[in-house]
Amino acid sequence: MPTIVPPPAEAPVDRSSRLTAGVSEYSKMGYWQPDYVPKDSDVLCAFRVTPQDGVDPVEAAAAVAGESSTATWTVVWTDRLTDYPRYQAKAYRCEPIPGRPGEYMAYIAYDLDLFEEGSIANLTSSIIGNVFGFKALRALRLEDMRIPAIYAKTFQGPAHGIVMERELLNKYGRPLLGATVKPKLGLSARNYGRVVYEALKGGLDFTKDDENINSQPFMKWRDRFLYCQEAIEAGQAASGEIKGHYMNVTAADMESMYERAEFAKEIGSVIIMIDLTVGYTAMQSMAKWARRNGVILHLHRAGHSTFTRQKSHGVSFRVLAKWCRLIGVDHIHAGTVVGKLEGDPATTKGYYRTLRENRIEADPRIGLLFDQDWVSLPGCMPVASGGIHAGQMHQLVDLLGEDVVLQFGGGTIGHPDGIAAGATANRVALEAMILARNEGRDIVNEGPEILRDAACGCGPLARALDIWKDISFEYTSTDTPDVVATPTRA
Ligand SMILES: O=C(COP(=O)(O)O)[C@H](O)[C@H](O)COP(=O)(O)O
Ligand SMILES: [Mg+2]
Repeated sequence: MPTIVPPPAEAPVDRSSRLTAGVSEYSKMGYWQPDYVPKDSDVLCAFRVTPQDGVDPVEAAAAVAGESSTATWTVVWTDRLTDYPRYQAKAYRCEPIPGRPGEYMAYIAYDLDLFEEGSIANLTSSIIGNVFGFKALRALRLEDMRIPAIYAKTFQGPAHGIVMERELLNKYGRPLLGATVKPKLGLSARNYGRVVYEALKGGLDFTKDDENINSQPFMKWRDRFLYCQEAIEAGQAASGEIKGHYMNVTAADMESMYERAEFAKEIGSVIIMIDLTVGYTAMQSMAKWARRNGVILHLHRAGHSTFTRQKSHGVSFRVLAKWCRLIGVDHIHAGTVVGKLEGDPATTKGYYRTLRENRIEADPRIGLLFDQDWVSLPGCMPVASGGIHAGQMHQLVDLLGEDVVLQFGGGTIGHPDGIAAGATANRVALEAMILARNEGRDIVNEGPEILRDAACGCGPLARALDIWKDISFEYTSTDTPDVVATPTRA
């Protein structure tokens, strides 16, 4: 094999500047191009960059572009064996973020050829690969991403999507209702099935395994699935409606996940569930399985807050939501605003829009920094879960709309008159609110009155309103949109 040798130097090299270690060289290597006009096919990213003291923000932006594409810390002569001007990511804009001293929004464009078609593992290994550990930065956060239409088309997208899910369930015109079985851990399979039956019979559409229910000594997965399916069938017979339980097939390896999913399908389950902790590739495999097998796929975003929640470092959930829509899950937890978990109203609105709509315009007021065209990839059903109850129904319908699953775990199973009563309270509250909305009433202001009126004919709702009336979670959000200009529209 011939030996590759470096080409002769074309001109005397200023070694003092080219080989100075550290971040100051990336902009000179071509990773800062303020005149660059992004192409329609480019992947675009907006990064919140917090440089270390003394590091120029433009150099920091260029370093992020470099380390997330082709560069290393010094010039390598092998660049000249490649079409590197094309493969280099280009930081094309870098601006201070108002009200956030020391933080800058850096916009970076990546040529599509840097990414393998249809692979979130590959995309993320570039964009968030090693760059988040870069010493010259104090913190780094991926705030938003524009997935070019041509690249989106290389992904399957949601196995069924919102429209098809409603057709499979034959349920229209209102949010779907669910409940996470509680306590999270410790119930035997038969008792677990009893909870599912009560909740479905009482009026919910779905029940759900919690994120950490897999196959523990107190309840093995096969036993749980069988008792849940028995409960589903009894709940369907009692109500005349299609019902489901998200059977969590999360396991240590793909073989076990496929085995559990196949079994769930074989016994008649319409939906299965996975946790984010299984990883992107496993999620994509399960999305393909779900489409092949006609089973709806629910994703619990277990673990996401470890990297999505802090404003200055990590990956925004709006980006994770985009990845998950490409990956192809049908459901994804996306926040409640009013419940027990993080969720600023404006930021959450941006997530919901990202998941449900087909063409989305940039709107920094809700955290969306780029236009996004999903080119008819099916919509992904957002799931609102975490500390919600019937007394908040007007707020939930107003904030989250119709294409959403509202999940009340404690808010069903904690009802003093029992699980079926908890489910009935939620169903009656929802239907009363949808009716009022359809009649043109102002549900935000009249909501409490609408609920009180509905409770006159529904004892379980009256009890729910009474017991949970003072429960709310008023804390400052950690993740709110920034006042930044809309970047060049795609
Ligand atoms: O168990 C619950 C909710 O239980 P409950 O209804 O009893 O509060 C879910 O795991 C979280 O809501 C997930 O959070 P998120 O949806 O934000 O990912
Ligand atoms: Mg949970």
